[in-house]
Amino acid sequence: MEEPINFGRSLIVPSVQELAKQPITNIPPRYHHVQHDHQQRLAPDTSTASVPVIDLHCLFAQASDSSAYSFELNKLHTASKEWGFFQVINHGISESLLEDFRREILNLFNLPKDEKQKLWQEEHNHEGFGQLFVVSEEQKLDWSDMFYITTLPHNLRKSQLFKKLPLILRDKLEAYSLEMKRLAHEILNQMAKALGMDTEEMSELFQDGVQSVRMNYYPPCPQPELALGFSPHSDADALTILYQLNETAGLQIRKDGKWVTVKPRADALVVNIGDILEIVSNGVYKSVEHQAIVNSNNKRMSVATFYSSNMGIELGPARSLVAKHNVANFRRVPLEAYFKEFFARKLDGKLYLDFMRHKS
Ligand SMILES: O=C(O)CCC(=O)C(=O)O
Ligand SMILES: [Fe+2]
Repeated sequence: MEEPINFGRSLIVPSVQELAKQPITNIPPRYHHVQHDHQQRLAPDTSTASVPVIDLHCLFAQASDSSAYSFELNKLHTASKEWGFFQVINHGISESLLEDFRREILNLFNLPKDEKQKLWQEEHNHEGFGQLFVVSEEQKLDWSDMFYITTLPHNLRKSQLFKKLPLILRDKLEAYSLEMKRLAHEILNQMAKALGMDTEEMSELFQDGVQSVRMNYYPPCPQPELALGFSPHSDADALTILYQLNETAGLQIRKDGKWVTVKPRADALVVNIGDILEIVSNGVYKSVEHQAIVNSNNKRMSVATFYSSNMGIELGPARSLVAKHNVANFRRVPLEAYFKEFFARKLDGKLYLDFMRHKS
């Protein structure tokens, strides 16, 4: 049997959910983000620009020569180039699955402390409860807890960890993972068409792709102006599908030098381009920096599903696009090496993607 995947480790840190239960008015200095020089808070966005909304029904069910289809495909293409983010409606994921999964995630974070302890990260592996990308004791921490697990393909899943999850959650997570994989494939296929990329090449790259799920819990914070729920980063995967579990806003994306807040919409999922897709698209689609802010009144919860290419591939710009563009803008590296390097670093904006860029 193949070994379950182990991309790396992260230092074990205290639970923010527990910390936030205490009657504190000042947060510990380890959560003060203000001194981040090059990641200063950008001025809040005052324009009315909002993340594009794509109606997937138009893409999946309309004839590809209809004008409704071309219009929506063009919207998808522009959003992927200019925003790196969009919301999808009519995505076809059943409401009852979304609701059941939401409830089970809430139950997971509400488990008694000692039950959660059994699901905590271990020193040698970062899957489970905790924080990711913590590489030093001096590093600033985020005002959040998360639960992270590799879900697909099955042979890469850490079954000891999965088996420790409550039975109903396991069931829902399994169903949700498969639905997210299907949705990711459908969106990638449309993107291949929009990019003028060989659709066969796209499906080969993503056949049996690696998927992981990250459940995020952001407790209310007594000093939200000093803290960050999730430091600015771009995602390392190809396509992230984010399900916001409640109506509390917090996700912000970087657009034209400003942070634009994504307003949660009950009928939508948020989709964003990750570094792998920026590379595969030869730089046409953008993996955009984003962050999560916190507030003093309400907790916020979300679940991000990260979909990447098949572990066996060499990561690089799609050959059909290099032929079309006459230039390759990124290096080629084995996907496994790419991930190992990614998880060994502190999250730092888009620095890692720059490291993959061809320097001419
Ligand atoms: O909670 C959010 O809105 C952001 C989550 C996120 O960016 C991630 O999990 O990579
Ligand atoms: Fe992210």
